[in-house]
Amino acid sequence: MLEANNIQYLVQGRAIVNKVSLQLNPGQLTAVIGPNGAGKSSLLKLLAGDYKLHSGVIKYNDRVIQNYRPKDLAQVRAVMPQHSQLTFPFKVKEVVELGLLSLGLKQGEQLVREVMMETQTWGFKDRLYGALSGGEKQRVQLARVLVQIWAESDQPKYLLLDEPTSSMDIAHQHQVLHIASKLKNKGIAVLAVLHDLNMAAAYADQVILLKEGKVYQQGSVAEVMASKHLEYVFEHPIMVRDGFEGMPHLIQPLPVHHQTHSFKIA
Ligand SMILES: Nc1ncnc2c1ncn2[C@@H]1O[C@H](COP(=O)(O)OP(=O)(O)OP(=O)(O)O)[C@@H](O)[C@H]1O
Repeated sequence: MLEANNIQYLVQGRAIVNKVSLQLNPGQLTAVIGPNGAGKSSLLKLLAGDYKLHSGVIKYNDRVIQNYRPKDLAQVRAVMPQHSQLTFPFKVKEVVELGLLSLGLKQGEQLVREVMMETQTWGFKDRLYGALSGGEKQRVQLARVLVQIWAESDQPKYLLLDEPTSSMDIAHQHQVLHIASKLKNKGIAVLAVLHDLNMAAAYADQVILLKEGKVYQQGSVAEVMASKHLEYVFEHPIMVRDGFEGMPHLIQPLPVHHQTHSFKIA
């Protein structure tokens, strides 16, 4: 289990992540949602170990994150950041192979091929990464981080994704979240920062709704993605309906002129 207890991250005295506690369980997909600036990416970076905690504790599989060497942490958790810069003219397959380096491996042809097939990137493996579309690049980056945690293991692993589908068409958005769902069967816990509320509703087992660095609501889709919670946090009219045949809710943000009431809780 990944466990965060009362974690805080301060910038110039301001709590960007404010006493957040959460658990990521193997076989679960957790969506982190919330408005711009709510602290979603900062929370993910704290969990990844990229930001230094001001206070609180993060444990991966009962071991405090500071006690992991970088190479050991890389075997337990993989991180796909919002933006990945590459200045060298790498080919697509070479970018995916970078995932092997973080494991200290020099070769892994079969592994690389498997994740590239899964992410539908094998078909353009010899193209230059820099020439790909935004959505194609995201799939390549996903393949790169999947390499890290793809192999079977006796310890739970974690995949942290920061807006992994932001540049993707609808089919590829679903494909990525479908891949993330399949990882659950491998005993991997997935955390994804998502802006698309419908995608979060469709795939998440647990939803964390952030507002101003704090957890406003945390729980199942049905518990968290209620109109009153979403409207309050996003300060925007949002209609929530039951979906088709047991499908999760349909979240319908309404145009601003439909706003009929204030979203501040009295
Ligand atoms: N290193 C930093 N220095 C100063 N301010 C920062 C730093 N990192 C984050 N912030 C601020 O903290 C707040 C939360 O940022 P964060 O990127 O975590 O939000 P977010 O919820 O991921 O937003 P978005 O949806 O726009 O990606 C923002 O107000 C941001 O400007």
